[in-house]
Amino acid sequence: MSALRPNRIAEALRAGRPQIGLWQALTSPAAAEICAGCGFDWLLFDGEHAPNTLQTLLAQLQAVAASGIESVARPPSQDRAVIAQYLDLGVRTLLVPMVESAAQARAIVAATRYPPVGTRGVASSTSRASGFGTAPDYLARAHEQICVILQIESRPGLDAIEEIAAVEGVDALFIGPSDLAASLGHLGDPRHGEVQAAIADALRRIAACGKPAGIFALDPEDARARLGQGVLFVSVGTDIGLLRAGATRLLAQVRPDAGDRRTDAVPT
Ligand SMILES: O=C(O)C(=O)C[C@H](O)[C@@H](O)CO
Repeated sequence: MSALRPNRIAEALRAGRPQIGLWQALTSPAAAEICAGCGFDWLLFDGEHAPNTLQTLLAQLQAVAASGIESVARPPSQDRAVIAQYLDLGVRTLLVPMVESAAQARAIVAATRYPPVGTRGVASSTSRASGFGTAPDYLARAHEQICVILQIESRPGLDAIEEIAAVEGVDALFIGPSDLAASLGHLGDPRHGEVQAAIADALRRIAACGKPAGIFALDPEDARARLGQGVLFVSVGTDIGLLRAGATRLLAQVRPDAGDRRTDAVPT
């Protein structure tokens, strides 16, 4: 149950402390509860590319609540109403996809704030976020615990980094290598030299704006490299990738000719 307490991700990013997390795409409360006990700083529940509903998102939030881990959620779009539903469920850190302008960034931040400064609908007495009405000052202080991380994952997004970073209420910018590769003409090849050069330039510019950066790392080596470059919010893998790799490795240990039938190039 979410009530008012400091957002450790936001605090850590402001203090320059790395935050390492795991991507949850199985939509499984049990998988989330298991991963929540593994020592990550955060788990992300993906509403864009995983078949999450509000009910499955709620079940995963509830499954990890006792662990104290910070939950991050990615809505399927920048839609104001969906962002409000996520926040009412108790999501306190949002990763919002495909941001390409300051105007979009302002609208997203506004969707996380109540009027008069924002556009978030008011339902504090029935929302899990307010402890179902038990946090009397929720309306006045909700914004203090909400962390807004915006995804830069297209050429227009790259072009708008400085204007997006300058928007008040934006806590970090997060690079999405897969979509960025597609936007740059290298669909399925986030390791392409042009994509990697664009990512390096984007990280440099985000740092120059004084904003924390995040990224979806392609593998543990990439994650270590990004952390070494000062990227603070790093996704180091996915629940699906872990399950597939672990199952494949286990079978190969028992049936040596099993081989690895994996078809994708990027084990995310
Ligand atoms: O573009 C990206 O890369 C991301 O935003 C992360 C992916 O969407 C994630 O689902 C892993 O494929």
